[in-house]
Amino acid sequence: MATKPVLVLKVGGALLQCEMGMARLMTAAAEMIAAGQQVLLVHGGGCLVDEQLTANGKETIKLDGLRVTPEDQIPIVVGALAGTSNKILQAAAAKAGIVSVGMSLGDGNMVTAKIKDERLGLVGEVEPNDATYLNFILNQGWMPICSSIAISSQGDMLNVNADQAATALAKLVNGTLVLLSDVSGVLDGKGQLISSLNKSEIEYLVAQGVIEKGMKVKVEAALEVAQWMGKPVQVASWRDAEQLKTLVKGGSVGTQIQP
Ligand SMILES: Nc1ncnc2c1ncn2[C@@H]1O[C@H](COP(=O)(O)OP(=O)(O)O)[C@@H](O)[C@H]1O
Ligand SMILES: CC(=O)N[C@@H](CCC(=O)OP(=O)(O)O)C(=O)O
Repeated sequence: MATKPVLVLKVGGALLQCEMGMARLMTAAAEMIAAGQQVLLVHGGGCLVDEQLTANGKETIKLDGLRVTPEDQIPIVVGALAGTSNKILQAAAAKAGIVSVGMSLGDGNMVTAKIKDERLGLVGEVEPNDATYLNFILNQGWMPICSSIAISSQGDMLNVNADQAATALAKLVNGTLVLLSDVSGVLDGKGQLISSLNKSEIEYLVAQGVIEKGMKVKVEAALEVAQWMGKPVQVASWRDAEQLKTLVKGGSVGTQIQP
């Protein structure tokens, strides 16, 4: 059994369109796994979903950073996230010598899922449930790669925001959560990186409209986990190879969201 907490890395969809970014991330992950660190990768794929919806003549509507997902869009969303995005990452992992297991939130009883808000359609809210399946995979030295498609007990396929998916899985394994995006962290009104944020500072910046859309969802997900675990959660960039190296050494990168 590993003694260090599982590292839960969440990557946003923009990574999937950057070969170099994926290669660097997977190399860093391979180094960590070789050193005995268990790594769980949770991914989004919002931009792939956008592309597939457009190609199929569908409209994209977001409310507060979350995609309104009508029933006729769910097959496309599931295909883009649990299919294409998940397999692109598995292919990149294989190239770096990582043995991965591709999965979705709907697998192995990991989470419970329900519809979040009727106005959003088939958008899910998930809670951690059973870690048996994940721990089995992690204990083999394999890397789970999990998409944010969940399945409710009513049998609905649900689209879950990937930062919220990572929140549930980080809680499930009591892991260290790092949310990697295409920006260096949370930026202030002048575009400068903010190194640390607490709850009241986040509320202020959200009220000012400085933190909005996808970053609002991300920072709120990070705060929830930071408070639940009683330790900071990092919001950083997968673009910066130096940040990944610092991360491998256990250092702090990007913006620290304080409990
Ligand atoms: N204060 C902020 N700092 C950084 N990014 C912000 C901020 N407010 C809004 N954003 C937007 O949030 C995006 C990151 O969220 P999102 O697109 O959901 O990322 P990902 O797909 O990686 O999860 C940034 O690319 C930026 O456009
Ligand atoms: C409900 C909801 O908004 N789901 C997201 C799931 C993918 C995601 O979160 O992707 P990123 O991490 O790339 O943003 C979506 O459909 O875009």
